[in-house]
Amino acid sequence: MQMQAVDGEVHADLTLDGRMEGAPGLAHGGAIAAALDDLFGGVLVLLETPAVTARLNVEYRLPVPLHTPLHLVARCTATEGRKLHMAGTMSAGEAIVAEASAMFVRVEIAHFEASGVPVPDAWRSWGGAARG
Ligand SMILES: CCCCCCCCCCCC(=O)SCCNC(=O)CCNC(=O)[C@H](O)C(C)(C)COP(=O)(O)OP(=O)(O)OC[C@H]1O[C@@H](n2cnc3c(N)ncnc32)[C@H](O)[C@@H]1OP(=O)(O)O
Repeated sequence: MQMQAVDGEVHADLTLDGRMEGAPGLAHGGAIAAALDDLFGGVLVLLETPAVTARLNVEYRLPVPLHTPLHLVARCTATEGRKLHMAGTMSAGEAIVAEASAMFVRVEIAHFEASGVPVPDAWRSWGGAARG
């Protein structure tokens, strides 16, 4: 999912296809949650802060049709020590189809390196959990 930073928010456009189908013709709720969680990951890049999702809440307002352009927006609403509070929406046209809030917790880069897969070099210059 391609993201753009605009005035402290992260925006993305997305069209879900049959791979993300739940009920016939409609997006699976897990795909909607994953897209919003991924967008919150984009907010971390904006903040230059490595963190992970500790809690994710999604309110499904309307069924989300497949093959329909969706617009997503997310931002960090507050920080509290290592905790980052996020809010985001998914819209189809003028209608908000889903809203999400999340709590991320700042971690050190070592949290990701533990997987054994190298992290992008840029991440190393960013402050980790100790920054909170
Ligand atoms: C550079 C950019 C790159 C960008 C980086 C891009 C990364 C992509 C990430 C994309 C999003 C994901 O998919 S992330 C993948 C899914 N999530 C995960 O795998 C996370 C798994 N969970 C964990 O690793 C851990 O539980 C942590 C790191 C979240 C917390 O463990 P910890 O580090 O030991 O910290 P801990 O002391 O337990 O918690 C710190 C504070 O947060 C609170 N807290 C912790 N978990 C919760 C929770 N679920 N609900 C409420 N509160 C919680 C604690 O009460 C405490 O509050 P207080 O006592 O201080 O008040």
